[in-house]
Amino acid sequence: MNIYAEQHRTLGIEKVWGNPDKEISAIYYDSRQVQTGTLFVCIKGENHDGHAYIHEAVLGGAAVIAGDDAAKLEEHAHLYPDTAFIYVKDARSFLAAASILFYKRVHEQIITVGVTGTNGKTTVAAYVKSLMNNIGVPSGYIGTIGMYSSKGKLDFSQTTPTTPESLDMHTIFSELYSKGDRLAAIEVTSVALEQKRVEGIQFDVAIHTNLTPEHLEFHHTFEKYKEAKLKLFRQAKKAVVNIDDEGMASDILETFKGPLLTYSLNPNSTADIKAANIKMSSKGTSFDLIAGQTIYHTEAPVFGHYNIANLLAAICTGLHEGYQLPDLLLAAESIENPEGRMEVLHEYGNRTIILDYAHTPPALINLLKEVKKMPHRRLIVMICGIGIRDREKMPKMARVIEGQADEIIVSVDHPGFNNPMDIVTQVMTGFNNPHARNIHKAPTRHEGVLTALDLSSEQDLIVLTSGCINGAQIVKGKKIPHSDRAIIHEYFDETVAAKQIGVM
Ligand SMILES: CC(=O)N[C@H]1[C@@H](OP(=O)(O)OP(=O)(O)OC[C@H]2O[C@@H](n3ccc(=O)[nH]c3=O)[C@H](O)[C@@H]2O)O[C@H](CO)[C@@H](O)[C@@H]1O[C@H](C)C(=O)N[C@@H](C)C(=O)N[C@H](CCC(=O)O)C(=O)O
Ligand SMILES: Nc1ncnc2c1ncn2[C@@H]1O[C@H](COP(=O)(O)OP(=O)(O)OP(=O)(O)O)[C@@H](O)[C@H]1O
Repeated sequence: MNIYAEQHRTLGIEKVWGNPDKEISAIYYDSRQVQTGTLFVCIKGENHDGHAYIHEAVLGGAAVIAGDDAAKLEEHAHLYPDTAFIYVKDARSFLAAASILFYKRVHEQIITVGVTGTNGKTTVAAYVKSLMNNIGVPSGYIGTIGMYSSKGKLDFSQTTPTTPESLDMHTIFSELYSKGDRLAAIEVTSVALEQKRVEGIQFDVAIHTNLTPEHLEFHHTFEKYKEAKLKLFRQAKKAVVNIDDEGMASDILETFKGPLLTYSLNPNSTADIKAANIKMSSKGTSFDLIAGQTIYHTEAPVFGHYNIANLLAAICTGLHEGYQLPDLLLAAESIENPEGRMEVLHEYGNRTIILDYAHTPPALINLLKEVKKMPHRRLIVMICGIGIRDREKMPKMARVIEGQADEIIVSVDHPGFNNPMDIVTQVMTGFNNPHARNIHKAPTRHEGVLTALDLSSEQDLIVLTSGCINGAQIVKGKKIPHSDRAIIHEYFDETVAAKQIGVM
C-alpha cells in the first residue's frame, strides 16, 4: 500500500527526502528483517538506535525509511538518493499510525479489551477471552502467555514479555480477524503505554485490576507508573474498575467520562457487581454475585479470592458488551484458567504442587493467604529474584515469606546479565534471620524446583512462585528453554523408576 499518498497529513511527517509516494509491501522496525520494497522505521531503544541501521535497511531493500533524527536521515538521504526518507516528530507514534493504516484499521472490526494493573492482567485477559468465547463471541488473547485466537495458540514469536510493539499488535489483530475472531483481550502494560505500543487504538473496554509499585526500574516513581497506566483510560470508550483498589481506582472514577462498571469483593461496597460468601472447594470456588438487589449463586472452576475479583472484571466486560448476567454466569461455569496462574497439580507423588506467577510482594501475600486454606501437611515455598526486573522488590519478597512456610527456597528467574548468586544475595537481605535452617538457596530455577521437591513428602503443599515467562529463562540475552512442569514430571518419573528397581 502507499501510506504516504493516502495519509501523509495524519502521520506527523515534518520533512521528506526523495519520493516517498510509493507502494510498500511491509513495515519493519528491525533492520535485520527488512525485505525489498518495504518501510523501515528507526526506533531509539535502550540499547540501540535504529538510525544506526539505516545502511543495513537500505541493503535489505527498504524503499522508504522513517525516523525522528533529522540529521541522520538527511545524511543518509544524500548517500542513497533512490531511497525515500521521512522525518517524523516521533518514530514510535509514526510506527503505530503507519501500522494502523497498513492493516486498514482492522482493529476497529473487532472488540478491543485492554487490561491494565500491576497484578492480574494475564488472568483477567484470559478470563475475558474464555468467558466471551463461551458466550459465543470468538475471542483471542494477546499477552504474557503468548498470542491465542479462539482456535488455539498462534505461531508468533514474542519480541516483548507482554504487550507487543504496535506493528506486531496490528499484525496479530489482522490474523485474529482473518481467523474469524471478533474480540481481542489484550494485556496493556505501563511500559507499552509509555512506548506508544497501543497508540491510536480506541479500546472498546479498558479494565483496571489494581496498582502497587512495580517497574520502578523503568518509570522511576510510583506517580509516573500510575500516570502511564491511566493513559489507557484516556483511549477507551468504556471502563471496568476494581473499586477495592487504593492504587488508582479513584483516579479513574474521577476522570473517566464514558460508561463505567465497578466490581468489588466487599459486599458492603457501592460496586455494580460484588461477590460474597466466597467458598473454595477442590473443584473451584462458589460465591454469591450481588448485582443491585439480586443475588445469583455462582460456581466457577477458579481458585483464590483474587481470581473471583478477576472473574468479576471479565463479567463486567460481558455486561458492557450487552450480555445478561445469567448467561455470563453460565459461561463462567466452564471458564479456563491461564497457564501458571494458580495452576494446581494433584497428580505427582501424593503432593499438591501449585505453579503461580506471583512475583510482587502483594501478589505473594495474597497467594499465601489462599494456599494456606488448602489442606496440607507442610508448606514449601520457592520465591525468586528476577534479574531483568527492579531489585528493590527482591528483599521485600523475603520479608513477606519469612515465617510463613515450613521450607523456603530462594532462587532466580531470568538472571539476564547478572551473576545469579548476586540476585539470590539481594533477596536474602530481606530476611531478619537469613541463616535459618529452613531457608535454602538455589542458583537456578531448575535447582530451586528440585530442592523444593527433594524437601517434600506426601501430603505436602509445594508452591513454586514467580514463574518463567514464555517457557524460557533469559540468561545473558539468550532464551534457555525451561519448564517447571517438565522438571516435576521427570523428577517423579525418575523417583518412581528408582523405587521400582530398588535404588531408593
Ligand atoms: C525496555 C524495552 O521496552 N525494551 C524493548 C525494546 O528494546 P530496546 O529498547 O532495548 O531496543 P534496542 O535493542 O535498543 O533497539 C532499538 C531499535 O533498534 C532496532 N535494531 C536493533 C539492532 C539491529 O541490528 N537493528 C535494528 O534495527 C530494534 O529492532 C529496535 O527497533 O524494543 C525491543 C523490540 O521491540 C523489545 O524486544 C524490548 O523488550 C525487552 C525484551 C523487554 O524486556 N522489555 C520489557 C521492559 C517490557 O517491555 N516489559 C513490559 C512489561 C512486562 C510485564 O509487566 O508484564 C511489556 O509490555 O512486555
Ligand atoms: N487481582 C489480583 N490481585 C492481586 N494479586 C493477583 C490478582 N490476580 C492475580 N494475582 C497474583 O499475581 C500473579 C500474576 O498474575 P497475572 O499473571 O494474571 O498478573 P499480570 O498482571 O499479568 O502479571 P505481569 O505483569 O507480571 O505479566 C498471580 O499468579 C497471582 O499470584
